[in-house]
Amino acid sequence: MNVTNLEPTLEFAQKLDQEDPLRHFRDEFYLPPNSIYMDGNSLGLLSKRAEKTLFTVLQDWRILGIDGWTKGTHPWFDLSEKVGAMLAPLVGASPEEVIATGSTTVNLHQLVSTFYHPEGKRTKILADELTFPSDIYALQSQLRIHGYDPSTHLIRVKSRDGRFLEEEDIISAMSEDVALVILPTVLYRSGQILDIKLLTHEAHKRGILIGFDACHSIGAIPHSFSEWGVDFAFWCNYKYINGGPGCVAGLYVHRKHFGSAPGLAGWFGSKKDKQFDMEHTFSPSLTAGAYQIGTPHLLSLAPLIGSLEIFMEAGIERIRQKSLQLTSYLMYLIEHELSSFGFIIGNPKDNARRGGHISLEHEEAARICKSLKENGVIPDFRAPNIIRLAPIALYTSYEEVWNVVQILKKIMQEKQYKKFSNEREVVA
Ligand SMILES: Cc1ncc(COP(=O)(O)O)c(C=O)c1O
Ligand SMILES: Nc1c(O)cccc1C(=O)C[C@H](N)C(=O)O
Repeated sequence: MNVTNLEPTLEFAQKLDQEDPLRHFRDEFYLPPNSIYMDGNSLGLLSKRAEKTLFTVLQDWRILGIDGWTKGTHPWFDLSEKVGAMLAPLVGASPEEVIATGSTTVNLHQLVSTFYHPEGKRTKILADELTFPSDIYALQSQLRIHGYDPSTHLIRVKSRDGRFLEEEDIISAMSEDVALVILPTVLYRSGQILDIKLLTHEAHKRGILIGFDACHSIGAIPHSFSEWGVDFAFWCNYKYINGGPGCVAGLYVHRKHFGSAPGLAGWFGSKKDKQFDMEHTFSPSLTAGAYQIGTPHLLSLAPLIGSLEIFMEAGIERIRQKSLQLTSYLMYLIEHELSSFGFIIGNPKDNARRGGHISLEHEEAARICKSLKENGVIPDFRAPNIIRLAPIALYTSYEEVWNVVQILKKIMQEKQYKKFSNEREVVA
């Protein structure tokens, strides 16, 4: 798709769909009826393959009982490692550097417990003021466990405009009293991609470890964590990876850190051949598997097998290319059709800096979202004034993108949103 010669017509959108090499993947998913689903950056859709692998684990439980651990269709005992190996190409790491385990926030606690070692002057943690609140809560609690006051020991780099972060401001804050840096790969409101390679290089130049929250980049953009030297990363698998609500998360640790004692130890972090010796001496795995804690949540892990098969077939490069085409097309239609209604596009326009969603700002955003839902479009709202719209490469069509903008235009022309209060819903 050449973004310089787009057209605002339905026929053009349908032509883009006919030419889309990924269009057949849409049939792999259960699409909510009578809806245009634009919230895959919060919760991805169920695929038929994810459903199948979930049923397979259930069936093995029904038929095999305890033998499912070793004789199942996907033997449960090393399934976390096997799914980790399927995730590895999506983060640019070797299989041993990735494990499917925990949840995003639990994995952050594990990684900070393992890699935050305050010593001498170097006692602070550097984050940013736009990061996801759960990360801040985790970092505050970790500092308290070490006896530090988060108000003095958690540094949050400020944004200049409330949307984006500047790498130079983050680097300037990497002072000699910083022990650890935790940043998003992609900002959850604006969808800005940070320069992971540069920030990692600059942190290491200053003797600082750096980890990334990849919730909004995994499955949406390619990564090269191992090549870039990123120390660790953590992410959820229920967004672009379509692993399902509460799906088991992911964790990456660079091989240079293999052997670092896990801060939160549990028996599933053992070497596989030692775990059932039942010794009180812990023998942690020499791979990322060491950072598992307890028995894997197998029924929340199972859908990932099917989901990740789709990613292996589609390829993250083709997914990224279509995602950029979808968001470029959406921005073009917004600018062409909605320019008189007071919207601001709050995400990066530069392809290299834009993740997988569009961040559309409006003072009536909360109730415009309610009106969109009433018209069958599923966005999400993020305070204070953001409508997030995520066209997903694997299952969103260009015609759907065209229809979303037409629906939004009608909502604004008829002021349909005025029937709602401009407050967010419980789960926005
Ligand atoms: C960027 C980011 N970090 C952390 C979280 C929290 O993840 P979880 O609830 O899976 O721990 C989320 C989503 O909820 C998120 O979007
Ligand atoms: N994790 C979520 C949840 O458990 C319930 C509802 C929404 C979510 C989300 O993922 C929100 C998402 N992290 C966001 O970027 O806003």
